[in-house]
Amino acid sequence: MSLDAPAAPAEPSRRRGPVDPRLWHYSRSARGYLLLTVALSLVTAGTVIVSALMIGTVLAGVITDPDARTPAAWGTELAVLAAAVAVRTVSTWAHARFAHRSASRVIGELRGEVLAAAGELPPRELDPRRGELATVLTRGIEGLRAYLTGYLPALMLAVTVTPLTLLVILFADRTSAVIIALTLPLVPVFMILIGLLTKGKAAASLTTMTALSAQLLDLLAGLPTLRALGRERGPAARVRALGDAHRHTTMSALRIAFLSAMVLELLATLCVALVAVSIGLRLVFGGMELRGGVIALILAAEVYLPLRMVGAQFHAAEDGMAAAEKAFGVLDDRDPVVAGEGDRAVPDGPIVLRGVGMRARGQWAPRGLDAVLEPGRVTVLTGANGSGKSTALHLILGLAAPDEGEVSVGGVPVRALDAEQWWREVAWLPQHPVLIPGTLRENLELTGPVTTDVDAIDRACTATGFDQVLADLPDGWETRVGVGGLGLSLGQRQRLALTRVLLSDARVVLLDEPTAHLDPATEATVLRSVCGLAARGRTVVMVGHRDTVLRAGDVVVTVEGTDGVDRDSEVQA
Ligand SMILES: Nc1ncnc2c1ncn2[C@@H]1O[C@H](COP(=O)(O)OP(=O)(O)OP(=O)(O)O)[C@@H](O)[C@H]1O
Repeated sequence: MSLDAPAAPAEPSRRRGPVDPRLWHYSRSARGYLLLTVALSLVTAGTVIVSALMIGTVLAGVITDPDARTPAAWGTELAVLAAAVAVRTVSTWAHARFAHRSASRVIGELRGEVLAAAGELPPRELDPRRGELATVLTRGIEGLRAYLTGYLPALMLAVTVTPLTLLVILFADRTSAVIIALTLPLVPVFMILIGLLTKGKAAASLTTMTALSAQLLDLLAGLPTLRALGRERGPAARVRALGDAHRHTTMSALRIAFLSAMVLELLATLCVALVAVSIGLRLVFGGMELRGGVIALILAAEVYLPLRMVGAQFHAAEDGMAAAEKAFGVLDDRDPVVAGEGDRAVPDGPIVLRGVGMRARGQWAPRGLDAVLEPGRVTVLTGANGSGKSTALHLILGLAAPDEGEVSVGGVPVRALDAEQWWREVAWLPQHPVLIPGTLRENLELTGPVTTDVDAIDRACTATGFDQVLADLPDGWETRVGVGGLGLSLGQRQRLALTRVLLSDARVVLLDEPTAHLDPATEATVLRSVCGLAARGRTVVMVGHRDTVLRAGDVVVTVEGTDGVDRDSEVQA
């Protein structure tokens, strides 16, 4: 990612109603949690109604009947009230407990699904989405916690407690029911207005956060170079501007959140007050029975409560759903890589590339590539920068599909192979080997268990020259490195990654410029080892430019691209 990459524009969010069905579709725990929330909301609705009925009965009885002013006279009602309060307390506690656990589970499940789906994206599609995915999978998706623990329960209470309590009010006091029925729609109408006002703000906030993280990482990584060039001020100003933009979006969303929560509170309070005044007046002028009035008054507050809660949780939930939308986007677009669609066993035999071509930004790289990669031989792919050598390796691996031609193994197209089996049979050294923060041993074992045979490990280290690196490190294999192998020189990183590949017993070995950062002596040792692999029957494919590498090859294939995509192929595509 370049240092001055512009922030991606905020995508317009597609609204799918208050509950996005994809959440239940992609997360099993979310389905269970939804059912539990509905059940507990019904329990809450039941206890709210029972409590109101009991309080209304006891209160009206105590006030109107002087003979019934002893606890003994209301034993049953008080016991039922105590039971209802106890059940409500337990269900609220259980819900809070399950909510947090389920939220962690749902977030974990989604994270795993999205990571798996991202792993299936072809390298060229994954590259531009890397930054966004990192933000979505870390900070972004955590926002779903507020959605699951606050917004969703409030929503379920709104669709259970609100209509059920309104129904009971209708039987207790019809006038109050009419007042509530007339004022209640004001709350959702008001919420829709707030939704329109804040539309796209959560998505915009996520976009600025993604851009900010990416630029900060770039700036930190490139700081020494920028400082040496006297250019550190430019990117720093850009990061500051992005930070300001993020603060601005967050603050404006928060302002609306606080304002809307306050107005919703006010609205609900006024509506309850309206019901209370009407009941009071009718009680004073003898137009109604006390029991019905008390029940309606108690339940009136409960009718509005879930809607007020929905309003209060709305904004926190929006942030989580904006991140979830991005995550669902990756899952919706899930399209298995080329290898992975089939289930055929990997046969023996050469890897054959027939007229293979791949489009790249209006050009072909490679184009019309023909090659037969035989076991027991080192095939060197060479060619100009950008001609498609690394792409050819991706096509052999089945990480991308060729736009023309076909790659096959022993006569079976890569597309038809069982991907897991194919990848077990291939060892790949990419141009930028993957090294993770941790010890050198953890990095050695990153791509799979390594032999316990110490002599074999020593031999591989000698073959790549990594033994000299280890000899200079007091902690040996337990030496810790940072992100991407930070703490080792480029050549040392390459030697470690090469050692990893040499220890693999895969029958196909793909090496992308394995000696690019090595000194001549180490290069010679590495090339000898590579030829040794072929001598033992492995299929070795090596990308390289230098004469030393070309001389190590039994076959040299020149990879060529073309400037411009011809019209015919555009039309066919
Ligand atoms: N993510 C991407 N999206 C679109 N095009 C890409 C992407 N990555 C690479 N390309 C293009 O694909 C073409 C082939 O790239 P590739 O890395 O295979 O070339 P190469 O021959 O290995 O180059 P080099 O010798 O510099 O390593 C190049 O023209 C490059 O611009």
